[in-house]
Amino acid sequence: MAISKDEREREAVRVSSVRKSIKERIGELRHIADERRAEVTAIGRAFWDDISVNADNADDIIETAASMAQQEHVLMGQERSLRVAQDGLRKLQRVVDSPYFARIDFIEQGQLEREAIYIGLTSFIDPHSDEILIYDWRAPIASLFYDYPPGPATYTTPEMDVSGELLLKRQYIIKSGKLQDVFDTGISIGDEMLQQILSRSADEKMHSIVTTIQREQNQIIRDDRHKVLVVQGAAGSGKTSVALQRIAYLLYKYRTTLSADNMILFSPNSLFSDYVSNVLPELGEANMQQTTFQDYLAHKLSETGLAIEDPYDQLEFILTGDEEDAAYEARMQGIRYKTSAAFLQVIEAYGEQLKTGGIRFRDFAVGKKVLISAEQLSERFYAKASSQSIGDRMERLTEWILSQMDDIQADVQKRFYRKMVREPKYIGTEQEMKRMSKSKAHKAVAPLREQAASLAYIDALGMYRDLYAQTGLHQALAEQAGQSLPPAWETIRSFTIEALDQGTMLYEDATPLVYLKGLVEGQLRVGKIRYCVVDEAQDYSPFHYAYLKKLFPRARFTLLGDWNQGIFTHANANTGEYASISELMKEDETETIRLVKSYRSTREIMEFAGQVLPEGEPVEPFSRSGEAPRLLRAADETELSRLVAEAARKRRDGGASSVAILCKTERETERAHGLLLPLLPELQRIHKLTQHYEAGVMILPAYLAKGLEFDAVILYDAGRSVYAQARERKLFYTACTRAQHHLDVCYQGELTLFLTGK
Ligand SMILES: Nc1ncnc2c1ncn2[C@@H]1O[C@H](COP(=O)(O)OP(=O)(O)OP(=O)(O)O)[C@@H](O)[C@H]1O
Repeated sequence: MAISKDEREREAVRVSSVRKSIKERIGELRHIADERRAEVTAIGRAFWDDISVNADNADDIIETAASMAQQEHVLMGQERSLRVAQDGLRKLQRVVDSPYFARIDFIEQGQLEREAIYIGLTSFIDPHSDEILIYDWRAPIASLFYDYPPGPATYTTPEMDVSGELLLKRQYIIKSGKLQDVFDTGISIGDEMLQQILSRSADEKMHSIVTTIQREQNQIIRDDRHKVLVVQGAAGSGKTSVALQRIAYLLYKYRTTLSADNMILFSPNSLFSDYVSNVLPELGEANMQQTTFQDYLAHKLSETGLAIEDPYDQLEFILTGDEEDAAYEARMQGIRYKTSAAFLQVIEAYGEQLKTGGIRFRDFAVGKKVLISAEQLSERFYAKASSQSIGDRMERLTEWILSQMDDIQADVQKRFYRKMVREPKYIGTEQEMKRMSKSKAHKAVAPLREQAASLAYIDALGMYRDLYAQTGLHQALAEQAGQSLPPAWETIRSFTIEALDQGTMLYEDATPLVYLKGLVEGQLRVGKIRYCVVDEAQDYSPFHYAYLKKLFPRARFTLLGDWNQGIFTHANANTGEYASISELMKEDETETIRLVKSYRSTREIMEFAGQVLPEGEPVEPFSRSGEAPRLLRAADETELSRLVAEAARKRRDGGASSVAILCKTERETERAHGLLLPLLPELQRIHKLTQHYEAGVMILPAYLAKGLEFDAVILYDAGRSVYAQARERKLFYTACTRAQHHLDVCYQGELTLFLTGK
């Protein structure tokens, strides 16, 4: 809705005046920061001068200590105030050219005056008048902007609900300190603004969406009632965006008690981590810890020395295998079983059984010399009442081993001392030789202490192997847990043992092993994490969730995923498992929210992709129109490369800044890259270890493009023989939905049945 010329003029004047106040404040803060910095440097320099160090007399020592403590106190105070000034400065510098993006006029029930609330990235109070010139988008009252059209409205503060009437909703585009556009919005937040933002070119980094957060997204961002929040959101519905704005919101709301260190985000790969790395800094917050589940497992299993299979290698196996092959079928059964809740129950039963026997210990040894044998450790461990938890008993055992190390150290020290006395090269007083032999003995025994403290004497890997190698053990545990084993169990058993004996670990074995390790070591928890956010949640198995819950027992979880994009086997096998997530998490306070509106792709692309999954989760495209996806047929491979290269050039020359050629597998990517490179010399190849990509034309397997988006997507070969199995539908769907503006589907021979429907 356009606004009058006078009103626009008034708004432009306000922009200038707020900007002027911010600039003044920046000047003041700069001055304060300079002063504080000078004081900190001066105090630091004078620190030692002002302190009289006299260590001869007890009174002097006390006085010196007191004077040091006082100086330190002053220094810390000045440093704190320097930090506050610098923080304030940074925040204002970031917003000075675009101080706010919205305004709402609200009249509270029972009040006579309407209040104009201006909303921006950070709040700003005029220090002279104390007037709030800008509210932070995360302030309670700002939620009115995202949640309501003009009319009756309510917002929630920590103390109460405040009701009233929303009289106006206005949006601004302010650039370089000048008001460029202003318009009033009605029902939802600026379709107009959203259209503008979404029609922009996708660059290689994701951006914040604060100016156009939609109501249903805001509900997720601000939810802090539920311990587990599950979001099923269509492709491009803003799950990742919402996850990041939510983190910023929580950091603001709980700013005195919560920091970025208390949060962890699990992302699908490092490329994705890089892709989203700008959003929180754009919002003025520090990035939280980001990791991939694979990295987490590798870190936990580092001391086993095993080479853990990469999840993408597992996927490559799944996608390139032959369904008729019995070995392939057995591995698939194995993957499904080992990622299931059934196997989790078996491991839990195993944990119970280990309370009374079966824990494998390793000899505690230096080289070949056994200091404490595995039998001794086992005897000591099981001598304690089985009512005590395994963790508690392990702790006692570690303490005992450490006390044995004290005895060993005393012995080693004596031997060092005797050697020194005997050997003429050591000259010194008796006291000096004692001190030296003590320090040498301490150093010699330190690695042993470390071994004990890191519980290296427990053989978790051996116990995991027992689950497959010990006749009847697995069957008995499964029976006890009321679970049945997969039909190809014998084959699964033998290839699992074979892999372990070769020093490798299949990806599906890694989480169960880490879980078992945690059960016997009693050290599963990572205490400081209070919020755990999992993106692409559909690719995690029930086993993964049980593990995360054990790992972060006190954390609140936000799980965001799309069952339509489940590309790993366990997800394919168990579509729609949200109900079981809450069961696994053992939390009553679980809320599931669905996001059906999709913002990334044009209506034409979403409708095209929708044919691939006729029975999938519902998706409603945001009304943005574009060119219909093109189907480009080639008779053979040479023609296919030519078509793909032509399409890439067309998109690039047409202004697309990111163009992705998506293949099905790494194997296909490698071949296609070789064929395309002479035709497209600028082509970037992206593989699983790539950490960062530049805008331009790139080629990668579709599964690595998860979570990312590109201006234009070209499917390398959507031929009938390439995308043929039912399990590949979701991958194909994921590939199509990476496109923002253009989708070209190239294929050789006949088109995949996913699109022809026959
Ligand atoms: N409220 C919004 N305002 C502006 N842009 C939005 C909004 N919501 C989502 N978008 C944009 O839509 C695109 C898709 O968002 P995002 O990647 O967060 O979706 P997703 O649900 O995680 O997608 P997928 O599951 O397909 O990876 C991004 O470009 C994002 O900036």
